Amino acid sequence: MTALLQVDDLTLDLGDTPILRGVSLAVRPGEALGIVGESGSGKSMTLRTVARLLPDSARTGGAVRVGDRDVLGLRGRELREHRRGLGMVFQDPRSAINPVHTVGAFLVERARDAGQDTAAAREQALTVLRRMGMTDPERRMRQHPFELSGGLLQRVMIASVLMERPRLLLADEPTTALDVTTQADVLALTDELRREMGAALVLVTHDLDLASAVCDRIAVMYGGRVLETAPAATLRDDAVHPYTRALLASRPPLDQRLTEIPVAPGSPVPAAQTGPGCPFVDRCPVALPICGSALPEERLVGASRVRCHRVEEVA
Ligand SMILES: Nc1ncnc2c1ncn2[C@@H]1O[C@H](COP(=O)(O)OP(=O)(O)OP(=O)(O)O)[C@@H](O)[C@H]1O
Repeated sequence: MTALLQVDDLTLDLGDTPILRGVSLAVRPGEALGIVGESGSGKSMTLRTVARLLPDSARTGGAVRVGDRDVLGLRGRELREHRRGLGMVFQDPRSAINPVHTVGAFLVERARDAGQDTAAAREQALTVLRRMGMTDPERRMRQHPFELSGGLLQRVMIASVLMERPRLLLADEPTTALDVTTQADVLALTDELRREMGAALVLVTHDLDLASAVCDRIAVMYGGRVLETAPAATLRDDAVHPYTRALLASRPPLDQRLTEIPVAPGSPVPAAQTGPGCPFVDRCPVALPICGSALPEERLVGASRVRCHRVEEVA
């Protein structure tokens, strides 16, 4: 099937600083792709490039297509239409919701923007809130954002985005601010609803388990590059890249999920500090001299696409 989102050899520089290097991804209609990696690997910037929400100093190369739109070349009205067709959810719902209006007013206005009359918008808002696991949605609709917990407010945000029936949902750490059990609940409900609506999802998270729970495929990023892409189950059980394996091995126990635990000795490097070879070379337990001097080609190993010189030995 043709991809809904196709990213080919994307590069991004902010001023003189390289941020993304040769990122390629594809998402089919209705599919969920997780982008996973440590802080600074370029996950958010990849998502922001797809939405064209970049600082003025940004320079891009390669190609990003959503449907038949060439995203990197869009201007003016076409760019606004492109953004309107996307559903975007970020980590902090309080920054995206007007604090002076009630939850109901916020939701009804969003649905009216999408062309519904007030009564239908209200009905739909109640239905979607219920589906997002909220009890007594009538009462919630009368409340103001400050009266809701972070978890409830994020459910409201996600409901508002889904009510606009986007083809593509872009979610950047949407549940990171919530407690662990709420995270899994909110993501599972979001996933169920968006699948019914046929919306594709790109989920950015540092949490591999959370991504595997809802995503069909996962791309692992490091230093501005994608090092491995695989179906979620393959990645969990048969990860190939030494970085993916380090990520898997370092997963904290459930009750310590909110603590940062180092993945491998050393700390992650941004694209700006990587050399010509594999960005993971300095932390990789099986690196050879060639790993520092030449970028490995992407190779297909089983169901995984992997960039690693040692792919035969490690697979
Ligand atoms: N406005 C900016 N100007 C310059 N560099 C930036 C800017 N925003 C982000 N960066 C840099 O771009 C790189 C990629 O950042 P990005 O936010 O995409 O990482 P991430 O993988 O999403 O990590 P995190 O989980 O911490 O958000 C980082 O090195 C970051 O410091």
